[in-house]
Amino acid sequence: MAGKTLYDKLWNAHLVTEREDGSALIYIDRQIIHEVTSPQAFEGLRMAGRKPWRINASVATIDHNVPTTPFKSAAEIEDETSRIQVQTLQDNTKEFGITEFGIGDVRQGIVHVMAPEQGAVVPGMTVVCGDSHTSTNGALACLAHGIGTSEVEHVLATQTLVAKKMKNMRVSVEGDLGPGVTAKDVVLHIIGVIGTAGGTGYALEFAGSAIRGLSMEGRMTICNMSIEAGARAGMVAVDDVTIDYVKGRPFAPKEADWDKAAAYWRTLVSDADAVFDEDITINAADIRPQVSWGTSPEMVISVDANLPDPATESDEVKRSGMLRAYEYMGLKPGMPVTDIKVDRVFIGSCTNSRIEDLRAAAEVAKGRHKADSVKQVLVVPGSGLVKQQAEKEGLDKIFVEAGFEWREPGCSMCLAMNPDRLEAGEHCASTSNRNFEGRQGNGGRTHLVSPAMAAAAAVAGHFVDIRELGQA
Ligand SMILES: CC(C)[C@H](C(=O)O)[C@@H](O)C(=O)O
Ligand code: SF4
Repeated sequence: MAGKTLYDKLWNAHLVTEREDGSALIYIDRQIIHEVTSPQAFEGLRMAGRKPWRINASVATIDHNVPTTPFKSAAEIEDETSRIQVQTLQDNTKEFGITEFGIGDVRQGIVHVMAPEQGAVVPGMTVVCGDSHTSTNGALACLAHGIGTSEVEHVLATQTLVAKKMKNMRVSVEGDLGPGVTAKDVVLHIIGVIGTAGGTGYALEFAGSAIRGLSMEGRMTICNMSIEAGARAGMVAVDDVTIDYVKGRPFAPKEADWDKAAAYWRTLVSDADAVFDEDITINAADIRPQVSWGTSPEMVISVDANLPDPATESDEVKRSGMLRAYEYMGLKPGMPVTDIKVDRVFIGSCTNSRIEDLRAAAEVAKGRHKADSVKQVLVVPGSGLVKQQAEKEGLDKIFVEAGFEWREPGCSMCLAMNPDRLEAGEHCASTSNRNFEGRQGNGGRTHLVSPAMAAAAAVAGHFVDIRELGQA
């Protein structure tokens, strides 16, 4: 019998029952909750007179709707829907006894930053959240994916989920990453190669020496964008980096439990003879710093290239998509990426708001200043703890001296659900994960990049090849 993939192992360890039609019930170890996709789930529980089946399995925080300027209570949030959602989560978690890192709590932050940071997610878990970027947690060798609001209610009530086994796909990135090439560039490059539907129906495992060479933060950036590659879940096998990251975190196992857990976690790797339904290898040396130019994450290109010509695209659907993207983005085929001017810069989101991301941006910002033509540069830490750490290292001062704004944690300008938005027609160098029309505000034009590339664009006023940036 062929060996098992990491995904097979995680699936088998949580399978409660499976029917002949392939539908199955799996046990869920951890549910993470935010204010946008949980109100109806709690309401459903209330209407049915149910209680959460295992209260300690859930942990909640607020992120999408929160302003990134200081505030002390939900009542201060101007937008009505946002205010109600933040208040409702507070009321629901109180009523049902669920832990929430709420307003003023240093642990509050973007769900996918907060959970690993707290050790609320550890290897081997099944993890769900009413949010598509739950895949981020797969970096810890978890089966982690987004679910819908009715499923949030189902998990609260039963701690199980109706699921169907996905196929296995491995993406190996082999070799050394070049200078200036980060995890974000790796994942954008992968999406450029396999497309936004490339991973549809698969659980992705990211493997290879370049992935093993990444920190946990970098692995999270990669798994975060699995969903942009079409896959609901992405994961990385356990190694020393994983175990070292988890050790000592508040929710992580302690003492004798730790030893037992760590020994089990070490088995969470794909067997050498495991067979993947799809297995692709990417040469790390081929990856250059990336910039998305269009309205889909697969419309991405190296910073030193010129924008692609739709006339050379043989697929008609793709060609018309490109033409529409050019029109929306106000760009012309053939122009150098470095000629694209930016109006605003956003450094944050669950893709790139961890400490390492902020360090990378600060390294570029240090001793430099944003270009006058750039209206705003937002730096938004992923959690209160990331913010605290960054301030301890003096990164906030570097940003402020560079004319960047240092904000409070939240999803911020990743999506237009809070006061941080683009205005129509503005180009934004953004470290987030989605660039569809209107994502960052009506008519806004998003370019997905790494934190260092975003900071460099802020300084120059247009995209620049980070590899060519001299000393400040
Ligand atoms: C609001 C939420 C449901 C949504 C998601 O699921 O991804 C959001 O986080 C996003 O990034 O678009
Ligand atoms: S930071 Fe962006 S992608 Fe991540 S959860 Fe928030 S809105 Fe979604």
